[in-house]
Amino acid sequence: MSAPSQLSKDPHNNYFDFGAARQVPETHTWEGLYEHPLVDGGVGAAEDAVPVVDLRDPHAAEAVARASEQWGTFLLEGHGIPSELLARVEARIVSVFALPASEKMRAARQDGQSHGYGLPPIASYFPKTTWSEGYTMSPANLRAELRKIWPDAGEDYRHFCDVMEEFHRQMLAVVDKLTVLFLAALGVAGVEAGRKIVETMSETVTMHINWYPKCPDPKRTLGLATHTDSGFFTFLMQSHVSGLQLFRREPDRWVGVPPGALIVNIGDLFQILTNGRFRSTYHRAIVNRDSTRVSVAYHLGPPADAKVAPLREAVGGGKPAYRTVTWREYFLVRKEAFTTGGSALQMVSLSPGDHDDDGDGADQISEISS
Ligand SMILES: C=C1C[C@]23C[C@@]1(O)CC[C@H]2[C@@]12CCC[C@@](C)(C(=O)O1)[C@H]2[C@@H]3C(=O)O
Ligand SMILES: O=C(O)CCC(=O)C(=O)O
Ligand SMILES: [Fe+2]
Repeated sequence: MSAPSQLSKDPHNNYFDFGAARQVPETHTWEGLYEHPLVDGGVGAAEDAVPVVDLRDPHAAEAVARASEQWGTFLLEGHGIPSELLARVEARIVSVFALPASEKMRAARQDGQSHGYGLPPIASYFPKTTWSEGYTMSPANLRAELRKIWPDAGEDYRHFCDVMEEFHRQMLAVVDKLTVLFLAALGVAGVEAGRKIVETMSETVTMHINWYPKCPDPKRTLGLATHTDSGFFTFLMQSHVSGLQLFRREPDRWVGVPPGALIVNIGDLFQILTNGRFRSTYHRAIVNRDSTRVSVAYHLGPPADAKVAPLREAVGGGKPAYRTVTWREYFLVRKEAFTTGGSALQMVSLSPGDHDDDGDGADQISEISS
């Protein structure tokens, strides 16, 4: 392990050389990871099979509604993104993380910054470090951001930016289609409403790329800590190596998501917007001994200071279940939730306890609060 002292005093931000690690050190050892059984979400029993939505299906809106209510996650098919593009995205991501530490650390995320190379924001809420590296970037300032890594803007820089911008362009078309389905599922009328939402969300897109190196003792560590995404919804592209797990209740278990598909995760602000009808999902990433894994999370949400409240159509004749929040405010609530072992959604709930986010009265699942 090398910890170049000039780079950071934050233990979560020091460089750990995964390639040289022959074992998992104490800093990266997590307890209680296998308290709940693990089931296969691809070929498992019907109640464990992760729902699939095909955008070409004429009944896709109903499938979206069902999956968002019951799982908060689904596999998206018929999205039209060429697998060849996804392969190029993957190859370019691998090439960034393969750079020497000193080059990657030029883009290190600074305290409180939303963008940059290093562990994601939630990492700082945990006493242990995860077996991964990450890099958060927004398509809007991708080229400026990546100049920190490649100041000479050479070939690698151009290839990376070109492929990520192409991915972003194609993803926006998928966002458009899925937003129409979400609105139909919620009974929100009007093409105009949909267009406005998509326009606003497309300005705030954040891409977070994850790199999970091979691990000599994968059962002792975690790639990405258990969390819900906080925005409206996230698309997740994962390579052909599995690692994503969803937490499901009744009975408590981890469901392994089959590799290779585009995944959609409902986020906390969408749960608020839909008055609790669509649910965010706790998920985590594990690592493995034989293969390095990469993923790209494409996070969508409102502008940081836009007010998010339950939609009239979702509240109907009932009462709003959540108070109005902005994304910026919600980050602070979530930080407090992580430090107190509570649930951020409960903290913004207007009738706490009534509709706790996991449905069993317990605030958080084990390794979050340990
Ligand atoms: C838009 C965002 C969502 C995110 C925080 C961020 O500002 C940029 C990184 C995102 C990410 C990726 C890994 C998991 C996560 C919980 C984290 O710490 O950083 C998510 C954040 C989120 O959904 O809140
Ligand atoms: O790598 C994965 O499968 C999970 C990534 C994720 O959850 C995230 O970046 O928010
Ligand atoms: Fe996530």
